[in-house]
Amino acid sequence: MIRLAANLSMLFTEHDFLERFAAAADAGFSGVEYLFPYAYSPDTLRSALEASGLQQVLFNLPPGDWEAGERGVASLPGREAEFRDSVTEALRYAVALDCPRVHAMAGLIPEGADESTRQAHHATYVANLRFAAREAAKLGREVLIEPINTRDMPRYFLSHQDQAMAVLQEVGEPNLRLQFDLYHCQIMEGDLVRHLECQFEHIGHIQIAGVPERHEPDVGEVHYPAVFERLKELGYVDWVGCEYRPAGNTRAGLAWGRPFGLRPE
Ligand SMILES: O=C(O)[C@@H](O)C(=O)CO
Ligand SMILES: [Mg+2]
Repeated sequence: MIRLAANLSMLFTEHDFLERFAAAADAGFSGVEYLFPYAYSPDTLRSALEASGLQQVLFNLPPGDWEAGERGVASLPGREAEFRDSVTEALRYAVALDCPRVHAMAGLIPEGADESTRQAHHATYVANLRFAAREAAKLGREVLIEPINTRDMPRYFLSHQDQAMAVLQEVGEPNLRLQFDLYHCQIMEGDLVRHLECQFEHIGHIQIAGVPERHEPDVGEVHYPAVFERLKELGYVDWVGCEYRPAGNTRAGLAWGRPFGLRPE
């Protein structure tokens, strides 16, 4: 049986951030993920997890200057020292929050990047990810990479599943795994079930949302019951992150999750 994690960067935004933990637990979630923990101390977040009985299942490395539009630094030539510091900081939180995996965002390529610029990003990405995976392995953690659609995030360096598979293979560290976000894959490539099958052994985390509006998974063009059925047949028993923007009230929109124990009311 899959386990559902509430993405607290998107769900329960009716509440202040620290109150979202209790709201998620009350609605039947057993885990949480969110973009970044760094605005709070590990102690504060650990208290919120303990009080609500939730597991922390994922968060991202520091992404560079998010407010200025940066979306990770893992593939950015010249930012290697910052990347290494971000690995150290993320792993400090991962240990404190007992979180088994962290996501390293790739970053953006320059407008009109030519082939040699792309190759420089690729080489930096591979070297940085190898470093991150080896550091994470010392602490028993995984590092994830996630192809993101270039409509929502133009110029994001990692946008296709094949590209992610090639990077995983080249880095060659067993704890570097795929964050398979079905929303992004549907927008860029479709063919969700075949992608899941082909990449199954490399998947470290799954995220879902309706397409194209990124609302609840029962709104839009993806028939998630079929996807969940195939995941069950494949033997997926790990976390699925609910990373969508509720069309209305978060709790009222949870009817799709009743088979997994979510409580809309
Ligand atoms: O899909 C997403 O947007 C997230 O999983 C993420 O980490 C980057 O925004
Ligand atoms: Mg995602």
